[in-house]
Amino acid sequence: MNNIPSVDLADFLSDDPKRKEKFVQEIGTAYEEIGFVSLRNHFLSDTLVEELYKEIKSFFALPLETKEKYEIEGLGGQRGYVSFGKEHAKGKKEGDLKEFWHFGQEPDADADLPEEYPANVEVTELKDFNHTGMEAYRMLEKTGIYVLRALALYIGLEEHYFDHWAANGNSILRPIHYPPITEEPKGAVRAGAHGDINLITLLMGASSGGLQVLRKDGEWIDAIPKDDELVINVGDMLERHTNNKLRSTIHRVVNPPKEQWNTPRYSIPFFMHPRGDMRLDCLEECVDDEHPKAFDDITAGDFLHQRLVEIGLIKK
Ligand SMILES: O=C(O)CCC(=O)C(=O)O
Ligand SMILES: [Fe+2]
Repeated sequence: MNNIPSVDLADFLSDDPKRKEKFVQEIGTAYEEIGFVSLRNHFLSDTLVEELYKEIKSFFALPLETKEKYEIEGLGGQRGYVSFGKEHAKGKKEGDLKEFWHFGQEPDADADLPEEYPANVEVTELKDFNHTGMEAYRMLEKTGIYVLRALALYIGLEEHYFDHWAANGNSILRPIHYPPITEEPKGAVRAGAHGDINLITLLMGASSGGLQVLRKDGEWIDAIPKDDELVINVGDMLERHTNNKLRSTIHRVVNPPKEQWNTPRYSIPFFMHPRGDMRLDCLEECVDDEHPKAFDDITAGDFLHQRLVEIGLIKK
């Protein structure tokens, strides 16, 4: 893996406090520097990844009329299908060259959320699609909770600080299909340069290259995980909450060279969101004379709404 630090979740889970601390320091410094790591020994098995890719390839291969049945008005693209070209990076007018699906949280009955989440959409044509998606969702969520525990320790908070906010959080699993490119894209790319909205993003290996990360020195570098690794990056919510200590790094998916335009690309990010009532106000642990408070106070729910408008998924 090129230039992105690699960390081992087994260190954090070990009984040896030195190994645990090593993980905390490695991931924390990586997130201060580049905002991305690749992580091995997570909870997602190879078999589950293979099954999920099989299901999502079958879904995107369905006729457009069938997929459009699952594009439901009024959900701000938060569940079900979002058709080609609809989402654009913040501040960009050309739509990204992608279509995608969203699986969302199925909260506990006693979650006591500020707002009910929309229900997941069932694909009736594919009998294993929904349960395979939700199984992967749970494994990514479990992995993410450990990463957040390590980050809580790194910042100087109690280890379980994020647990309550992440449990029943508004996370989404987003299988993406970037179809073959059939005509000159005229300024459009597979995914325009952006920072993710959420706390952290967990990304399993894509079907081909293209993901690039903007390093502090202004250089774009390739981010290609090994088969057994997840790429995990900081999103804007965590950057804000930590007053810019942990960096939400700009990344993009570039179009392949013309000879490979006929190759589709699939990838499956998991956007880990907290509950909508989590406050993202800058943590006092991250504010001092050298680092004055850089953001206004806001809840995760309001911040998400603002950003969904900015990327074209909610009109208003
Ligand atoms: O397709 C990828 O590899 C990453 C996509 C991405 O960055 C996103 O959807 O936020
Ligand atoms: Fe992203």
